[in-house]
Amino acid sequence: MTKVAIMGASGYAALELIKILLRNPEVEIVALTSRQTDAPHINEIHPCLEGRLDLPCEALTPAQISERADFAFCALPHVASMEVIPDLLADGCRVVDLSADYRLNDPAIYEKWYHHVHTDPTRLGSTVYGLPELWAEKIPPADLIANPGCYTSTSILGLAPLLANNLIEPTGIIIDAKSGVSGAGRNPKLATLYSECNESITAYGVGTHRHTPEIDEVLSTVSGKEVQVVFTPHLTPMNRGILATMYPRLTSEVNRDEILNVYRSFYAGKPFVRVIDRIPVTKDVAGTNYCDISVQFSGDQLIVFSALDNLIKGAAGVAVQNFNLMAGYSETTGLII
Ligand SMILES: NC(=O)C1=CN([C@@H]2O[C@H](COP(=O)(O)OP(=O)(O)OC[C@H]3O[C@@H](n4cnc5c(N)ncnc54)[C@H](OP(=O)(O)O)[C@@H]3O)[C@@H](O)[C@H]2O)C=CC1
Ligand SMILES: CC(=O)N[C@@H](CCC(=O)OP(=O)(O)O)C(=O)O
Repeated sequence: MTKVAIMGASGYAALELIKILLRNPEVEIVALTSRQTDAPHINEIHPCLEGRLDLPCEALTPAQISERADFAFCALPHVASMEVIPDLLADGCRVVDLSADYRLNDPAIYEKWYHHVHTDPTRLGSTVYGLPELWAEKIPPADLIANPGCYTSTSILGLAPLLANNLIEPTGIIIDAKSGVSGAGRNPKLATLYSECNESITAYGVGTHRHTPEIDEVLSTVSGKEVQVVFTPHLTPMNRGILATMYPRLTSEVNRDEILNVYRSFYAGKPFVRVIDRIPVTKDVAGTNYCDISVQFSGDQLIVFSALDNLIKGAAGVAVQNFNLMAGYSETTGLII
């Protein structure tokens, strides 16, 4: 049995983690954390878990977590994650961090985009970025995995095959991305009140969204050249799902079938990326760990479409993909949903 703990158990990503991990008979969830001091039962917080998991959500210290668990999923907001992860690792607990705290390479870039000094800077640059479609071989031996952001996974999976094959210019790539409201988490905020976001759509974080440097850094590694994207996220009135519509400039003349073949060969043997002929639809990936990708032309302009479920392939699903690789399970365990 592999014993796992989930931190931030009252959140949306944690609920998806629990549901997926309950599908693996070799995993035992041994600890759930919350800052709530009255240790509510997980069924009180997530009633859909009634009869499926019998655990309280406790305000546990990292030492208490690592006494019980071999692995911890850290489903906390950024900054809160880096406050506990060094202690978990020091106590021998392996960690998948769903927050952004260990994704970037440079503490100065973190500080610029997150407006917070990084308190564990020596781990930046050496922490494995957990996108198994790109770096599966680095994941099994890692003690800490930085799980990617939801918009970033959508965008990176859509653009990586083109950059790896030098088919597009590395700068000026326009990413127009739309997310469901669960992307903002379960903590109440004005912008995500029903009466604010229902029947309405708006861009936000224009030029300032913190996923921009993450997309640039990862795609620069893939490309070997400095990649710069123009990334604009939108909040859309749906519960879950992300669609990224992307406009790169081709470096040479190439037709749609040739491009789709590049994608098929890049993602051959990758169980959770589906290169499809039709335009991706968020409903087709909602509740699954799939990322659907396709391309179209409008005149000479190539347009790439990528869709996934922000809570699954964009968060909990890829986190379990990473955990499966770290713990020696098949990559797809619990994830064919
Ligand atoms: N939602 C999404 O689509 C995605 C989320 N992520 C990332 O995953 C992580 C979890 O996201 P999500 O589940 O949506 O977030 P939620 O806000 O739904 O849940 C996070 C939980 O963490 C706990 N928490 C909040 N603040 C603190 C704090 N300062 N210290 C300790 N615990 C805290 C809260 O539980 P309590 O109040 O009970 O302590 C809260 O329920 C975040 O880092 C997020 O950025 C990544 C990709 C996609
Ligand atoms: C709709 C919405 O608000 N989405 C979130 C992205 C969620 C995510 O992936 O955040 P991390 O990178 O912090 O893990 C946002 O734009 O901030």
